[in-house]
Amino acid sequence: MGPHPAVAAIRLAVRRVLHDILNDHQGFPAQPAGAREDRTAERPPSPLVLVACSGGADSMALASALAFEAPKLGVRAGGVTVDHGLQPGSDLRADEVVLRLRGLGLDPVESVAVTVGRAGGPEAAARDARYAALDAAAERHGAAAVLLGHTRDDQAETVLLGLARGSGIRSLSGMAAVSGAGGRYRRPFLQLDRQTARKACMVQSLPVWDDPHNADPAYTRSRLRHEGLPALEKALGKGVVEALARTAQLSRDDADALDAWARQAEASVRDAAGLLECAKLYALPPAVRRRILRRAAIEAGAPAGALFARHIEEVDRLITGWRGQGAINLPGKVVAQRQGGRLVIRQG
Ligand SMILES: Nc1ncnc2c1ncn2[C@@H]1O[C@H](COP(=O)(O)OP(=O)(O)OP(=O)(O)O)[C@@H](O)[C@H]1O
Repeated sequence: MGPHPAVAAIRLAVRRVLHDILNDHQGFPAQPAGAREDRTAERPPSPLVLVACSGGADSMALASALAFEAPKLGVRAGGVTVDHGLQPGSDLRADEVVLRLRGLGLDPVESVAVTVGRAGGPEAAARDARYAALDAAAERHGAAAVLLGHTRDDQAETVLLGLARGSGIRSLSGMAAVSGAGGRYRRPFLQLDRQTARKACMVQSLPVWDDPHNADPAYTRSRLRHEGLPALEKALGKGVVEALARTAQLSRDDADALDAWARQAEASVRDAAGLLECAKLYALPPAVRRRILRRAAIEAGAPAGALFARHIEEVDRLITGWRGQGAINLPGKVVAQRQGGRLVIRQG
């Protein structure tokens, strides 16, 4: 008898990603089980893949699937859990997660304690600290990839958060299946629903830890998870999560295409001195033009995170609604002004 369908689903998702990782790292050809003994000294060492595990159902399911699939492909599998130090006893919980990961056969496994700052709010600060710790762990161990347990439900939440921000299709495109330095982060469960991950843990008798933050209404994502999405499903039907996740993929493809178009168009709208020519910018589709303006503002020193759609709209009006208006102040002390048919964006 084969494994439970939920277990088969999580294993398949991880197997596909391991194949991608092996393909991307040409020096690491897939090796069938048993072939490792024949390895000669010149052969590259088998790659290490780490799972980032909170001890929650999604990442425990991920860890179990990695532990099962990795040896079959000649991949070493390890794990990292990050102790954010935000609740009393979080260090003990992290130790517990380490034991559970070792129990699955992962090696190396470590717990990393971080100090969470305040920048950008509690969720963003915890995320920044976590990714910094995961990056450092990946470097330290020379890992080929780090797996994250984000599911289709997480993706749907991310799309809704982007929609509420209202800053274009890039923010609707959610999380990428591959991201980070050199494509380090992989999200094998982006097409899988949270219920499947939870079920897979249950049928494998894997204990899971439910992060109290996930149910804390003080957090935007938690409100969305427990109130927003259920209300949407009630009003619009069960397919909402799947549709939002599909929207993310389609938006990502569109945003990538427009970014590429803007990069190509940029050269053609600059004069010999490298200044942006207003008439040529005017002729471009707004989506392409605004991307060029945004890139120019960032190049001049405006911090990307502080540059909002309304800033770019104002700069755009120097092109499309020109009536002799003065210079526009942007974040990072960057100033945009129109001079003799040219758009000058510089710090000063
Ligand atoms: N403390 C942590 N240590 C290591 N990795 C983490 C930690 N917290 C989150 N992650 C990674 O980020 C992913 C997304 O975490 P997040 O808390 O946003 O979602 P989640 O749905 O609660 O996931 P999980 O059920 O695995 O906790 C996790 O699946 C895991 O891979």
